[in-house]
Amino acid sequence: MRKQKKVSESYVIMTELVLPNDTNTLHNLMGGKMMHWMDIVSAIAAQKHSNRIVVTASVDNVSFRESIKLGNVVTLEAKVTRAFSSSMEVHIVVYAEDIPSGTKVLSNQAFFTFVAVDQSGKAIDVPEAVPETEEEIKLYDGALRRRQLRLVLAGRMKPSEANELKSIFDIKESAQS
Ligand SMILES: CCCCCCCCCCCCCCCC(=O)SCCNC(=O)CCNC(=O)[C@H](O)C(C)(C)COP(=O)(O)OP(=O)(O)OC[C@H]1O[C@@H](n2cnc3c(N)ncnc32)[C@H](O)[C@@H]1OP(=O)(O)O
Repeated sequence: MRKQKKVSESYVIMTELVLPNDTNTLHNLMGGKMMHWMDIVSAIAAQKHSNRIVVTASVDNVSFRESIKLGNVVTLEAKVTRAFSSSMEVHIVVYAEDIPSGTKVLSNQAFFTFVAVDQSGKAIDVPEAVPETEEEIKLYDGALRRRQLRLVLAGRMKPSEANELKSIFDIKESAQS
């Protein structure tokens, strides 16, 4: 039987301080720097789940809701939502905190996909991820739909094979023809 691990075992929290070198000319955190931190924190979560070397396979939509200022403390939380064969979807939540004013806001959320590989870079199976909390179960349930969407967009799955997506839009086979 395939090994199982709890989703919570992959949980990682990373804290960064926005320094002058991380900012643009408006003294706001640069998007690329944020994506770098997101890549690192989510790769560590995927590694904790798989105990393997992992590579970033894809990054879903990342939107920047509010700018993050110089001097803010940025907290990134990541955990695996679901594991497939060799790939793992990781959910990342980013908070920006202004310590002097005592404000903390949710800044970004994203899903990254990692693939566990062996020393030669070949994809290798990972344990199943077992969700426990209500939130973990919700993320787990949505993961198949998000996987199909990203595989269709990457040209790795035919839209006609994406059954979970079809069920959302309630596309009937007869209506397609
Ligand atoms: C132990 C604890 C220690 C912790 C402490 C260490 C901390 C240390 C931190 C290090 C933090 C740095 C980590 C940075 C990580 C990089 O930034 S890595 C650099 C950027 N990424 C790359 O270079 C990856 C390049 N791509 C590849 O190598 C190959 O395309 C891949 C991703 C391995 C897939 O290979 P392939 O031959 O196409 O394999 P294939 O069997 O067809 O597919 C394998 C899986 O990939 C999935 N896949 C392929 N393409 C996609 C896609 N576009 N979207 C989604 N899934 C895809 C497939 O669906 C399949 O999933 P499963 O069905 O098996 O679940």
